[in-house]
Amino acid sequence: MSAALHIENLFVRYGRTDVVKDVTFSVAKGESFALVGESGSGKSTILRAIVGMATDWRGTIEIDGAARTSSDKLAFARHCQMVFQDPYASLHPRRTVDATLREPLKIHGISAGDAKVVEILDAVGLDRRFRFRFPHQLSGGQRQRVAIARALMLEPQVLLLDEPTSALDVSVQAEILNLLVRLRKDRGLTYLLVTHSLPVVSFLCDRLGVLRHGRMMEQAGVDALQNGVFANAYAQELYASSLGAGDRDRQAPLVAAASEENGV
Ligand SMILES: Nc1ncnc2c1ncn2[C@@H]1O[C@H](COP(=O)(O)OP(=O)(O)OP(=O)(O)O)[C@@H](O)[C@H]1O
Repeated sequence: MSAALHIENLFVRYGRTDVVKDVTFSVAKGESFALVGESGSGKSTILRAIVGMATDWRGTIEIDGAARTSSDKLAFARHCQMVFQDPYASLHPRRTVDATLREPLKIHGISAGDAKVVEILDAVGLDRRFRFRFPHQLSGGQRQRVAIARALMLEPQVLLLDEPTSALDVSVQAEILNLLVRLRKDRGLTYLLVTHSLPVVSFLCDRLGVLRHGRMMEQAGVDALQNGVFANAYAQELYASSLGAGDRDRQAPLVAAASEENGV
């Protein structure tokens, strides 16, 4: 399988400090890969470099074999879109759902037909009556559906998901996880997910990479989470501490609910 996303020897800096150091990994087409690691380890910075929000980077970033340069933000956006943690902050408060969904098309000079907006609303399970509402007239889960819909408008192959469920009420998290599973399957999407929740990784991903202080410590299949066996001592420690913190127990109901709904 060829790589949808290939990152090689990536360094990203803020000011004079490299916060991502020599990171290399690939995500195959249709695969879902998680970046995990303690707070400040550089997970979100990697996503930000990929979409062009962190501009001081060196190394290789390729989508579907095409290398990213600092000047091709627009072309790159057609293939790769990001969904942020907090849909309330990421949606423009004075834009209706309809205007929000049309905006990426407008930016890319694509004439925005009603049919596309309606198709994407249906795809994310958002009733058409919400189309002319503003973000404050939607629930948290509905807002995150809008954010996902916006990311899909340009029909990208790769979605970067930065803690896509952690700002949501627990009861809504399972719904959004189910939606992400379904969209990946229906649209053949590739996911790169940042999360602190190992149960979410188990549910949504095929493989994971463990970051510490900006460096990739280990890459493993999600079976390592089921078996609890990692080659790297830090990865093992992170896994053990997530159990100690009750991560598994706390998240178990949401993942069980999500699993049930998907019949997995
Ligand atoms: N805009 C910025 N300017 C300067 N430093 C930044 C900026 N954004 C992040 N950093 C620093 O870069 C490092 C990596 O941050 P990053 O947000 O990528 O970590 P993370 O692993 O995603 O953390 P978390 O899990 O808490 O979201 C941190 O030390 C952070 O303080």
